[in-house]
Amino acid sequence: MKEDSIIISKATIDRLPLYFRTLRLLQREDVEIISSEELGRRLGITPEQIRKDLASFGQFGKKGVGYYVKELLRNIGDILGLHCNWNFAIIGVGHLGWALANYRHFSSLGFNLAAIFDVDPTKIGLHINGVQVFHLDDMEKIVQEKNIHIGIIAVPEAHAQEVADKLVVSGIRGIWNFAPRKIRVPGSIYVIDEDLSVGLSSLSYYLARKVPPKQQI
Ligand SMILES: NC(=O)c1ccc[n+]([C@@H]2O[C@H](COP(=O)([O-])OP(=O)(O)OC[C@H]3O[C@@H](n4cnc5c(N)ncnc54)[C@H](O)[C@@H]3O)[C@@H](O)[C@H]2O)c1
Repeated sequence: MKEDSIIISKATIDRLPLYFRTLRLLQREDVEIISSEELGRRLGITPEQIRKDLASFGQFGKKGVGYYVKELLRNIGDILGLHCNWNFAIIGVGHLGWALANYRHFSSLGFNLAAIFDVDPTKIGLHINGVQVFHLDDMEKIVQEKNIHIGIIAVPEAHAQEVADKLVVSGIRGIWNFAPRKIRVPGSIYVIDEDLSVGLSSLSYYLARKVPPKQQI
């Protein structure tokens, strides 16, 4: 794989999980080989784009034959780092945090929910989906003990920065931030902001402007 020597666009990286998800489904359907045309049809992405994306990481598939599903799935999983079995923590176990803690699909991707943090005394000590809720004050100790690399922020907006600061001090390397505000972190920390209202507002745009569905990009 050659991804270390070139810069891969964010758009390409964002498509990799889609390829991964579709290849998993194909594997479940016992499909052994798939062409970029068929993969493209399933994903609504052009075969040229798929070939270009995958070529950024090395040579996959056989000309005139297609991609071996099992092999490509393993390769994309490795590119995504899913074999690392990352431990993650959820901070804030309210409506959103509760739902995320009970979402079983993360573990099938190799992500392990190792701890949950909150400040509400009625929640400390509870076990959700088999995982203990700790007080925020214990974060540094628990993050070290449980080798946690990723923190998911699911606290009210007003507390997001304070939680991010604690995550950084605790040694976390990546943050998935659901609070609707930009958090400030050192340059060495990766942050992905997730704002569910973006999807709904985009849908509103298409509905309000009566854009024909086929013209969506
Ligand atoms: N509910 C949703 O569908 C949804 C969707 C997208 C984004 N969000 C965002 O996610 C965040 C959480 O939303 P919610 O609806 O789950 O809120 P919520 O009020 O139901 O839960 C918040 C939880 O965070 C805890 N908390 C508060 N301050 C804390 C701190 N300093 N440290 C640790 N825990 C703390 C609270 O005790 C509570 O358990 C908000 O920023 C919200 O805007 C929510």
